[in-house]
Amino acid sequence: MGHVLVMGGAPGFGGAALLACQSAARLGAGKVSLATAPEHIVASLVRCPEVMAHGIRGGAEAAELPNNADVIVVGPGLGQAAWGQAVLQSALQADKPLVVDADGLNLLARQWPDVRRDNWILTPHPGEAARLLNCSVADIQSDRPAAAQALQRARGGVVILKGAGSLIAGPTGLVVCPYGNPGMASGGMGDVLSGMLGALMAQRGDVEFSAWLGAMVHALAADRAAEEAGERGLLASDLAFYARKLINP
Ligand SMILES: NC(=O)C1=CN([C@@H]2O[C@H](COP(=O)(O)OP(=O)(O)OC[C@H]3O[C@@H](n4cnc5c(N)ncnc54)[C@H](OP(=O)(O)O)[C@@H]3O)[C@@H](O)[C@H]2O)[C@@H](O)CC1
Ligand SMILES: Nc1ncnc2c1ncn2[C@@H]1O[C@H](COP(=O)(O)OP(=O)(O)O)[C@@H](O)[C@H]1O
Repeated sequence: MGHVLVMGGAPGFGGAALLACQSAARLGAGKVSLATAPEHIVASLVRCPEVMAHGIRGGAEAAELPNNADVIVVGPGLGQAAWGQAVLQSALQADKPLVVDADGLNLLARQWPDVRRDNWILTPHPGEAARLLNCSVADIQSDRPAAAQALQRARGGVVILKGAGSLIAGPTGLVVCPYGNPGMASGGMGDVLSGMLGALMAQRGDVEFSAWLGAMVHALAADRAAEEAGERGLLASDLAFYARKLINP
């Protein structure tokens, strides 16, 4: 149910956006579209033909796609160059619920310092949170609850401050995710979370509940995967199977 549009995958980072698409599809999004650099289209279709992949050369092409989506996930592999800026601008202009991750957050910090929304989930790791709050990573880590709540107050919506014991800060308060393991420190794990959040928002609508549920399912799926085959060598794409089982009890 629901149509998720993933916007990302600058040259060299195509995998990040595709991981987000696959996890959105596995978490029950009825339709998943991908707006990515044209060079990633063939690989995307081979890997995941269920996803409708659109090659985007620049801002004008990116502007049309958000109209058909229920939720936009922007940031995985976005890069911070002109292409990524134009794509993020299109996502922000559309009046749609958003998940902003990775370079989407870095660009928000750099170029949209005052934008706040109620209908978005921001998913910073400590490095991205430090950029958004204009402080050091040590500052963030020394009081993670305060950092998550400060970011939520400044930017609105819901903030998931990732890491061991991810924190979900929303309008009604702060929740700690008790799941997850060190095997998750591998490339693409955050991209998978952003796709899951997009799918849950497209189905549930409620921003805070989707953030809470997505963070829990993501981390618990990683725990189930690690129980079966160990933490070392855990891949981001391994999570989809376990996450799907968790949401189909
Ligand atoms: N297959 C693909 O296509 C993949 C593509 N990907 C895409 O690549 C893009 C760039 O992502 P990235 O990981 O290269 O840069 P980013 O995370 O901004 O790090 C920059 C600096 O931040 C810091 N930092 C990082 N993590 C931290 C932490 N937990 N806690 C504290 N600090 C932390 C760290 O600083 P350091 O620790 O080195 O001092 C680092 O040097 C992005 O769009 C992403 O989606 C990836 O998802 C992988 C799979
Ligand atoms: N030691 C850990 N315990 C629990 N979760 C972790 C741990 N290390 C990483 N994670 C989780 O893995 C994910 C990593 O995301 P991120 O830092 O954005 O990486 P990437 O950019 O490679 O996708 C986050 O959801 C984070 O909470």
